[in-house]
Amino acid sequence: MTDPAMEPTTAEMLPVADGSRVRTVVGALLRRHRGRTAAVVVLFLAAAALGVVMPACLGRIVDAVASDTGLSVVSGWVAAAAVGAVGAVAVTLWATRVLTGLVQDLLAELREDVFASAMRLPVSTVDDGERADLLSRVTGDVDAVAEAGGNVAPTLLSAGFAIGVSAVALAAVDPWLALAGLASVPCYVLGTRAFLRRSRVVFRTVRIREASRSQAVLDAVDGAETLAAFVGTDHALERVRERAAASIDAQIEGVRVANRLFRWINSGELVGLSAILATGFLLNLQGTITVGLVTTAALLFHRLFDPVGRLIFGLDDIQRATVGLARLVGVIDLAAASSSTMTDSRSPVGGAADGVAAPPGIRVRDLTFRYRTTDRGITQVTLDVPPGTTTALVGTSGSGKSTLARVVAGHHPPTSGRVLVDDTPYYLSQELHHFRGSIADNLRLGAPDASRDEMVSALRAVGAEWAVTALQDDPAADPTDSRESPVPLDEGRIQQLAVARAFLADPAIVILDEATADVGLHHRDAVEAAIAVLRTDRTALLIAHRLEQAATADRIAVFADGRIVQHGTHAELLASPGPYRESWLAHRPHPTQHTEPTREAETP
Ligand SMILES: Nc1ncnc2c1ncn2[C@@H]1O[C@H](COP(=O)(O)OP(=O)(O)OP(=O)(O)O)[C@@H](O)[C@H]1O
Repeated sequence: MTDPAMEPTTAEMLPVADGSRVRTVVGALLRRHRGRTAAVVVLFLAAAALGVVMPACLGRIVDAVASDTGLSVVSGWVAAAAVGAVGAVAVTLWATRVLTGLVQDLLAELREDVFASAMRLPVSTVDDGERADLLSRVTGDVDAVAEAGGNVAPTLLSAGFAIGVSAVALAAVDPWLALAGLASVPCYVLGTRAFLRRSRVVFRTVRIREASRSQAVLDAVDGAETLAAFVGTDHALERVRERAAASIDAQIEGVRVANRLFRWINSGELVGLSAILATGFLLNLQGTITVGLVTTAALLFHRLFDPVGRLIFGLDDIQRATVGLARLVGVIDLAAASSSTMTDSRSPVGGAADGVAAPPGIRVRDLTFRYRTTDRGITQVTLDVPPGTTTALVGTSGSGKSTLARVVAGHHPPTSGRVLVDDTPYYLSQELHHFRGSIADNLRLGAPDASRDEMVSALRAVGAEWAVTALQDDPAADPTDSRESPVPLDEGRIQQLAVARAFLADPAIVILDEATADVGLHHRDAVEAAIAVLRTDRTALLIAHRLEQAATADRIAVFADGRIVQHGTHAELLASPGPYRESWLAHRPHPTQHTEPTREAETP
C-alpha cells in the first residue's frame, strides 16, 4: 500500500543535534527542576513497589489456603492486597500529576528557547529551502515533542518503573523463575523490530489519507452549489469515494501492523508464562518453592503484559519526539553559534575593535557579504556615518543598498570586514505590516511601557494627527485592551505608524530601507516628512526612494554592482562627473513641468 507520493520527504538542511548533545540539553533542563524530577522518580518507584504488593499477597493467600491456615491470616493478606492495590492507584495518580506539571514546564521552557533562537538566527543562515525546514521545526517538531512529552511520558514512565520493579521482584522470588520469564524476550524483540519498521510510514499514511478524505468531503459540501451548477456532483462524489477507499485501505493496513505486533506480544506472554509455570512445577516437585510463590511469580510476570505493550506502542512516539528534540536542539545550537560569529564581526564602536577607540556613529570597513545561494552581495564597502547625520544610499536595483543596510542592522554576519556601531540599529523595512490589534498595541510593539502621552507625542511628531484622534477615542490605550484599530488604515497610515513606533523606541541609529517604496505617490509626502523627523539628530542610513529625498541627506553613497562608486554631499556629487550627476540631470524637471513622478529609485 505504500504510496511513494505520500512518503515523508525530509530535506534536512539546518543542523540536527546528536544524541549526546540532546541528552545534555534535556539533562540541563531537568537539573533546573531537580526537586520535582526527584519527586517524580520517587513517586513512580513507590507506585511500582506498591503494585507488587497484590501479587505477593495473593501468593501468600494460596499458600495459606493450601496449608489450611486460619481465616484470620487469609483475611489479613486480603486486606494487605487491597491496601497495596488502592495505594498503587493513588500514588500513580499523584506521580502522574507531578510529572505532567513538570513536563508542561519543561516544554514551555524548551518552546521559548527554540522560538527565541529561531528569532535570533541571522536571515542569511536561513535561505529559502531552510526557511521551510525552520518553520516545520518550530511548529511540527515542537508539537511532536509536546504530544510525546505531555501524553506519552507519564504512561511510559509508569510502564518503565512497573517493568523494572516487577522484574526485580520476580528475581527476588526465585532467580530461576525470572530466567524462565526471559524466554519471552525474543518474541518481544522480533515483534518490536517488525512494528517499528512499518509503523512510522503506515500511521503517517493513515493521517495523510484521513486528512485528504476530510478535505474532499469539505470541498464537496462547501462547493456543492457551484458543482451542481457547472459540472454536476458526480465528479466530487467520485473523489470522496476514492479518498475514503484509500483512507480505509490505510487504516486496514494500520490495524494489520498493530495486530502483527499483538501476535508477537501474545506469543511472548504465552512462552514466558508457560516457561515460568513449567519451571515452577519442576521446582515445586523438588520441594524448593511453594505453589504460592509460583503463583506470585506468574502474577508478577502477568503484571508486565500491559506495561510492555504500552512501552512498545509508545516507542514510535518516543522515536518521533527524539528526532524532533534533536532538530530543535539543532536550532538552539545554530543560533548560539551564529550570535557568537556576529559578536565577533559587529563590535560596538568604542570597543577594543582595532585597539583604537572609535568615534560613535556607524563605521563600515572593507565589508564584503555574499549570499550563499547567488554568490551576489556587496564587495569591499567602506563608509563612515558620523553621529547625528544621515547618509543616503542610492543606486540601481540590485546594486547592493539593501544588503549593506541588512548587514549593518545585524541581519547578516559579514563574510569579511567589519561593521562598528555604537548602539543597536533600529531597522525600518519597506515591508508594510500592520499587526492585529489597536493603534496602541501597534505602537507599544517598539516600547511596551509607553504611556498614552508618549504615544501621542510620537504620533504628533511624525504628523499622524489622524491617529492621535483615534488613540484618544480608543480605550485601548489601556494595555490590556487589544481591539482592532477603530480607523481604517491604508498603506501610508501603516507606514506612518511604523515610523511612530520607531520614534517611540528612540534608537540612536536608524536604518530606513526604502520606507516609502510601497506607499504610493498619494502618501509619499506624509511618510517622507515623518522619516525626516525620525532621523533628525539620529545617525541614519537612508535607502532613498527618490533623488530629491537623497538630496536632503548630509551625505550620499552611490552604489553600483555591489560597490560604492561615489560618495559625498549632494553639492559635491553634482559638481563632479559621474552617475549621480548624470542621473540628476537626466531627471531634472522641466521648469513648467510638475515634479512628480521623477527621480524614482532606479538611480542613478
Ligand atoms: N536574499 C537574497 N539571496 C540571494 N541573493 C540576493 C538576496 N538579496 C539580494 N540578493 C542579490 O544581491 C545583490 C544586491 O541586492 P540588494 O537587494 O542589496 O540590492 P538593492 O540595491 O537593495 O536593490 P533594490 O533597490 O532592488 O532593493 C543583487 O545581485 C541581488 O540579486
